[in-house]
Amino acid sequence: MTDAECAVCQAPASQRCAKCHITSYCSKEHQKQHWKTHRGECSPYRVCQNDVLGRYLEASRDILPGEVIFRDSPLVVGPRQVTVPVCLGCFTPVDGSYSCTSCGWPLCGPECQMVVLHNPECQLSRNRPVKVQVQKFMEVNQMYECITPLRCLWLKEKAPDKWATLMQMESHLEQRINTDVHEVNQANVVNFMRQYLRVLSFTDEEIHTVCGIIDVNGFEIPGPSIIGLYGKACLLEHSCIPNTTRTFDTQLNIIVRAATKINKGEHIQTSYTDPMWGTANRQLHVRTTKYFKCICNRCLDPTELGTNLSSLRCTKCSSGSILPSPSPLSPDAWVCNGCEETLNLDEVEDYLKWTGEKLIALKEGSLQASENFLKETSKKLSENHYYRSDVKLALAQMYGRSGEESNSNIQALSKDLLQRKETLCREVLALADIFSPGKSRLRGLLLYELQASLMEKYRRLPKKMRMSGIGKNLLKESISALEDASEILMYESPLQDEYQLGLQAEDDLKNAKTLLSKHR
Ligand SMILES: C[S@@+](CC[C@H](N)C(=O)[O-])C[C@H]1O[C@@H](n2cnc3c(N)ncnc32)[C@H](O)[C@@H]1O
Repeated sequence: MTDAECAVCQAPASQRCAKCHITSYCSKEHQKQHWKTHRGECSPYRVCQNDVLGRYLEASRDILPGEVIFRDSPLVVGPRQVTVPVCLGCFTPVDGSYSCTSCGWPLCGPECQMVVLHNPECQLSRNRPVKVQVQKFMEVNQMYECITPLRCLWLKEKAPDKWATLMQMESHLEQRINTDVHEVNQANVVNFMRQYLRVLSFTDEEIHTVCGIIDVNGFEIPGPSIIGLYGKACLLEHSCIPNTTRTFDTQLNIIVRAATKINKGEHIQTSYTDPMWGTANRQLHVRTTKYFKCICNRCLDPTELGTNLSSLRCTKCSSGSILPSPSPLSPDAWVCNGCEETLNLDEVEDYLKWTGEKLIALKEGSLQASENFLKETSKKLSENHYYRSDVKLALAQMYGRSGEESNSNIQALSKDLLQRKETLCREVLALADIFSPGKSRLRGLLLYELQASLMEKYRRLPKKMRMSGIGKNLLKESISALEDASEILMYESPLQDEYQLGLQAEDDLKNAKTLLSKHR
């Protein structure tokens, strides 16, 4: 160890806390002396490294569900690569009615011109003889592809510590050379910086490296088109069943919490994909954007842990499931596990493409079209297929919430549709419990919808039955769902709709508890 300082006396330190591997000491005595203070702040993880994962995080003690593992402030935030023109101070879409008086990049108004976030591109665009001119609004604009790379490159001179942290991140530059993404970045980022902005102070390699770092390590922040790079959070490895959940506060800090209990020694993992995607889509995403092959138990099991999330139904024997064979990592053929009926990959892909297009064409908010989609796909897709589960999730959230009078609120739902909402919630929740377990946003949303159905069922019971075991059980299940839902949804930033739902869940919880107290 080199220039670490003792946390007690600031002398050169050669020993580290064995739990977090972060705080340093000059001697055993000072470590012992510091423990009372350090115990409360000793981080629950340590940074480790191996040949497959590179750097990763491991729990240095047991971590409880919901516990904050760390908060991390961004090294860089900027617009996502593919974006419509946005204000470079606050990221809201802009229409060109105001531009920075120094550089010409569009902003939403003079207050955003003062925002320090905008400094890098503002100063680096000033070599141009005339100001930047953005012309295409309301559609994706390639000029914005250079902004987040410029904000990274800016650190080289202005914040060398942050630049050093950035340069430790994985860029996978070697794998990217000669690929489409490299070619696009050469044209839209490297050449654009040189020819249009006249930024000449960085090498091609440096520019391509930061582009790789953004793609491999960037976190998409919910809301308008923002990507963030974080020095600690970038160390989280991928799992198709993550044990953490992440949220962002209003300052764009990332907060990583344990979703499930993480035992000492276990890896701390996030998901780079949506855990509700099927194996082929998850594999494609991590292979093409993060440059590795996931070989977790879920990816290696064609049934996706018995859920059949990616399977087709066999139309020949009608009891079997058609699954990729021999493994989802090399799916040449799909075979029925009941009668060995075989489909070739093209047939499967054609059907999935056709179904995927139907799903995209579903009009948002159309209950009947969504139910028809489920009916039409029930013969060929497994009950839990990811396309079907996606539609079921949307329906579970739509019933009793929007549209025609009979669906405008939960009280207006017919008995059958109220039951339908409950069934849909339970079906998707069973999958979320497996793939997005614990205190995940998905479970929070579903639990909120489930309790809404249960509480409405309770309200519809004749008065006598409400006081019976049936009524009590409905209330108890609602309370348990609301306890989890309110906690999970209030992890979100107050700017998110989920947080508002969390507040509602808190109120509903109080009311449900009051009702239950009348049973005693
Ligand atoms: C965001 S970085 C994670 C930190 C990185 N390991 C480092 O040392 O900086 C993502 C990269 O980590 C590696 N990685 C993460 N999860 C992995 C997994 N489940 N299997 C294999 N490699 C993984 C891949 O190289 C991936 O591109």
